[in-house]
Amino acid sequence: MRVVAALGGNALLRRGDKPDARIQIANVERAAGQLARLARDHELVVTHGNGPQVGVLALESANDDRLSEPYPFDTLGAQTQGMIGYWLLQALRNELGQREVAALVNQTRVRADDPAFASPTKFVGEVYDEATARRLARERGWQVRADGEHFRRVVGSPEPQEVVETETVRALVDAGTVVICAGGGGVPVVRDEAGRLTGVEAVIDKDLTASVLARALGADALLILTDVDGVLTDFGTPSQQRLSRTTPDVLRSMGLPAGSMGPKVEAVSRFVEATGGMAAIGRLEDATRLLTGESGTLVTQDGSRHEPRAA
Ligand SMILES: Nc1ncnc2c1ncn2[C@@H]1O[C@H](COP(=O)(O)OP(=O)(O)O)[C@@H](O)[C@H]1O
Ligand SMILES: NC(=O)OP(=O)(O)O
Repeated sequence: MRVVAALGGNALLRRGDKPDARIQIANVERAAGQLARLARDHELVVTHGNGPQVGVLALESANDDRLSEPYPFDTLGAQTQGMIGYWLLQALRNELGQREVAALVNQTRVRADDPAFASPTKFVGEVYDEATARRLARERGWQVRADGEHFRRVVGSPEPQEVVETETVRALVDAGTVVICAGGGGVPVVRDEAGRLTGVEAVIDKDLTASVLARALGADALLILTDVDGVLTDFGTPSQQRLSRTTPDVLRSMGLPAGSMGPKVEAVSRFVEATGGMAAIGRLEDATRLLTGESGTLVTQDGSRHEPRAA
């Protein structure tokens, strides 16, 4: 099978952890162990989040007195692709031995008139208490929003239209290479009438980009690997329960939050509707079991178990 797996930013840097490289590398090594199990049996493309990491780099850049202005978010996004891509590349090579692995810096085209630029929803960086978040917003011109019981900075997150380097990714996967790409949803760019690309200030949702890429590559399965068991009904209450098998319609009717589970549900729904393939949301630790429906939330057109096409 051809599998596109999206690795959550929180799997690399857990809420409340210090963003030290050492801590993130240990998390990446754990993730690579699970991803390698997928790669041994399947063609694999890995995308990864960058919300916590791009926020750290943005803060560092804003605090650097030598700069006349902070680095823009497209440049910061490319930095996170290099950093996280390098960690994953090394960890996956260490797991997989002779198998070729590549990490790409890549661009994702968005629309310049996307309304998301005016209404930021994408959480970046660390969590703050409300008073600190509001002070930072005043001092630095940030927008902040509640993220569970904490507050975090938010930036615009336009819809991914296409991964600019899709054909490069396809050539590598066709050749048997494990490809790490579309990190942080891809570096956001717009294309002008002459066809030239320019970066824009945004952070794209990596789950939505993974869905766009999975469709373009003709993937059989899209896996969203995160820190919860799957999509939970009555989330956050004592009666919460995992949906084990479901459909795009049921997921969409749940009205899940824009900054977390909402884009995951939209990403899997679009993939399943467009391809008739299967998608799943669940824990990174359960990556291989998500494909068989033994763990997580399996999403198919009719909510039944999906028999993948033979390779
Ligand atoms: N109905 C729900 N079921 C499961 N998780 C939910 C639900 N609603 C919100 N969430 C939140 O979504 C989070 C996963 O989204 P996110 O933090 O963006 O993950 P990642 O960084 O792994 O991509 C969970 O940790 C959980 O707090
Ligand atoms: N860019 C992105 O979607 O990052 P997270 O997964 O960390 O939110």
